[in-house]
Amino acid sequence: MCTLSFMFPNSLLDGTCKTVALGDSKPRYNKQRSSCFDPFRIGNCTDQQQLCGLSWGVDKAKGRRGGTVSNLKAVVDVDKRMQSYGSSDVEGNESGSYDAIVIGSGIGGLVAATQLAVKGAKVLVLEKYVIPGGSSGFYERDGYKFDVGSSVMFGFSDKGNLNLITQALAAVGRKLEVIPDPTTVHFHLPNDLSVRIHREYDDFVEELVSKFPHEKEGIIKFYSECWKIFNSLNSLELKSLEEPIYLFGQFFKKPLECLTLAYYLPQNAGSIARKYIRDPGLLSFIDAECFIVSTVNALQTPMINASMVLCDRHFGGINYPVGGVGEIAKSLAKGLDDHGSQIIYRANVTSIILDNGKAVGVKLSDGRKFYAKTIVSNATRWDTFGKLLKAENLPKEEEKFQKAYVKAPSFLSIHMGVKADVLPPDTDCHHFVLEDDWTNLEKPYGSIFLSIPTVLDSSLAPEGHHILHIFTTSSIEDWEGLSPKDYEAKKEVVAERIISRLEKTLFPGLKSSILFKEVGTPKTHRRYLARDSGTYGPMPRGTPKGLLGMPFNTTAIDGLYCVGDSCFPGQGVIAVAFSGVMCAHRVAADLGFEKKSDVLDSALLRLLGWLRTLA
Ligand SMILES: NC(=O)c1ccc[n+]([C@@H]2O[C@H](COP(=O)([O-])OP(=O)(O)OC[C@H]3O[C@@H](n4cnc5c(N)ncnc54)[C@H](O)[C@@H]3O)[C@@H](O)[C@H]2O)c1
Ligand SMILES: CC(C)=CCC/C(C)=C/C=C/C(C)=C/C=C/C(C)=C/C=C/C=C(C)/C=C/C=C(C)/C=C/C=C(\C)CCC=C(C)C
Repeated sequence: MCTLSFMFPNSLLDGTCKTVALGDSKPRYNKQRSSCFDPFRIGNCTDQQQLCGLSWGVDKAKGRRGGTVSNLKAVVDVDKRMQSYGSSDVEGNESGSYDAIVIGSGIGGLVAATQLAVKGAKVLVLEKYVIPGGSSGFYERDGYKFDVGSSVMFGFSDKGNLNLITQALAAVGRKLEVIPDPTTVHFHLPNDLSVRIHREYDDFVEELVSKFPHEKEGIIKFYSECWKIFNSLNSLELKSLEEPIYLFGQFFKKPLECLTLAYYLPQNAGSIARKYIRDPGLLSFIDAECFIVSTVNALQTPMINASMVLCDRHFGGINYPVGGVGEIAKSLAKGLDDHGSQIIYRANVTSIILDNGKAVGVKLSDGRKFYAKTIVSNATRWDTFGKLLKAENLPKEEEKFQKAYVKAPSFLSIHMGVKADVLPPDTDCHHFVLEDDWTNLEKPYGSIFLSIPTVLDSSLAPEGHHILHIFTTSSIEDWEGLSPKDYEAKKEVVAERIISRLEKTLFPGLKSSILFKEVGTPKTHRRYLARDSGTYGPMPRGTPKGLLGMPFNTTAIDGLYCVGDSCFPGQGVIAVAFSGVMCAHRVAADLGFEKKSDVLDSALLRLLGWLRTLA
């Protein structure tokens, strides 16, 4: 019997529709288990029926009454668990009593929703999945608790203005205990270049200079320029750049800082690095620094975004929440509930309802309809304007966005439980591996990301074990058109290659230490995160003008706003948290919860529209 924790069909895996016996709760670690989840094998588990593990149990238990005792127990447990995240079931509301409906409970959606709720708005969040968090969610298996996505948390310190995750939680009266990470990432790069990004800035610079002594001045100048931008950002109160009273107020209070940011808005990190640095190896290192936060090289990474992450890791540091990344979304969801708003899970929005061109409500796959004064979509812009609204009516602004930005590839993810003694003492939590050829940096399966969160929080795995989350870029096209058998076989082959590379570079004996392994592909991301092609987010088609072309939260559709990584400033948990703050501020102003000026609004929106044409 298997020991799956039933209520979390693996967010990154392929539609696990398995009978599980919850009674068999003792994990077994004495033999390697490699589960292959097969989305095709499951007869009644289609893409429409997104939450297959759960809906399968629910159908059986509630509908056909054919469920086993364990199914029934699982359903009860799921419902209890959902209540503890602040969920409740409501019928559709034809009357439109909500101020805002938020489609999706990723960090972007949750921050927008909670910020609105604390301003007094009545918010309804509709989430397709069974728990909150989207790509910042979690799942449990055999005593291991895995983060669905990244475990590197920026913006989670107790100082400054850029600790947006801490602030979002505090806004709803929540605080999480965090564990400081002494090393953001340990890079293992071509030509045996090994660099640790120490928490202390001086230690990092000293290490980098020791590898490139002839570039000491260039290193100091490049990173100092990043600090200039970071300090400007950190001095502002962060709200909607689409709201003129706030924006002009900031220019009045902090003119120098705002002008600094305006100056860097259209610039990219790679061209600034080239002002100071000549060594191609060092420039490639800066490419890798940018790649891990933008999935593109430094020449395509906006300088403001690069500065934000290259400095925050030393200013507030990287901090990991005790109990895993999923705790952030759980706490926000609970906070939302405490403030009189609500989340409905298993609520798959299939369309946005328009009335005379204005967004007024949403329709769910089960036929329910909900109405509100404003609609906020945390689905990607490709999903929002290609699926929730008719693709053939794509507004001009969205056409422009899609011309300038493409969907970044997705990931192949391997979640593993291993024997602890395979890791050398003092192993760092996060690693980035690109063995011997810089030209592979951006290629599919070229670079390997590895997080071992149990290095920081051992409670995430049974004693004597570690969690490894390995991921590498991969495109959906690579996984389509395969028979179920070939799909499974390919997952095993590709995962085997990646694990072998890690065994060779980092951890001899890794393969034989594996006790648990699950592999997710871009199809898994598409299925469970409801992201078109499983995309990680937008990336520029060519060389962007920094952040100038990124759309903000308002859209061409009256009453419809977007939030998340296909909005300014882009990919990343901290970035989508900022997008949530901006979005809530703009929506609150439009709803009358914040000051607004119609005249200034239209002037600013025109100016911003014009600025985007320059991108
Ligand atoms: N993939 C990763 O490895 C990973 C991990 C952690 C964080 N991140 C970061 O998080 C960012 C994304 O955060 P985000 O807040 O923009 O989005 P998200 O993808 O994390 O969350 C979106 C949420 O909306 C829900 N949703 C989408 N369409 C829906 C619909 N039609 N009906 C109901 N619910 C729907 C999804 O189920 C999901 O929970 C990424 O850019 C990335 O930087 C990524
Ligand atoms: C005219 C106008 C409009 C204006 C004027 C001027 C001004 C005032 C301006 C302003 C601006 C601002 C405020 C801005 C802001 C910005 C921000 C905040 C940004 C942020 C960003 C962030 C980011 C990008 C982040 C990202 C991150 C990420 C992605 C991460 C990731 C991670 C991972 C993947 C992990 C790795 C791992 C390993 C290695 C293992």
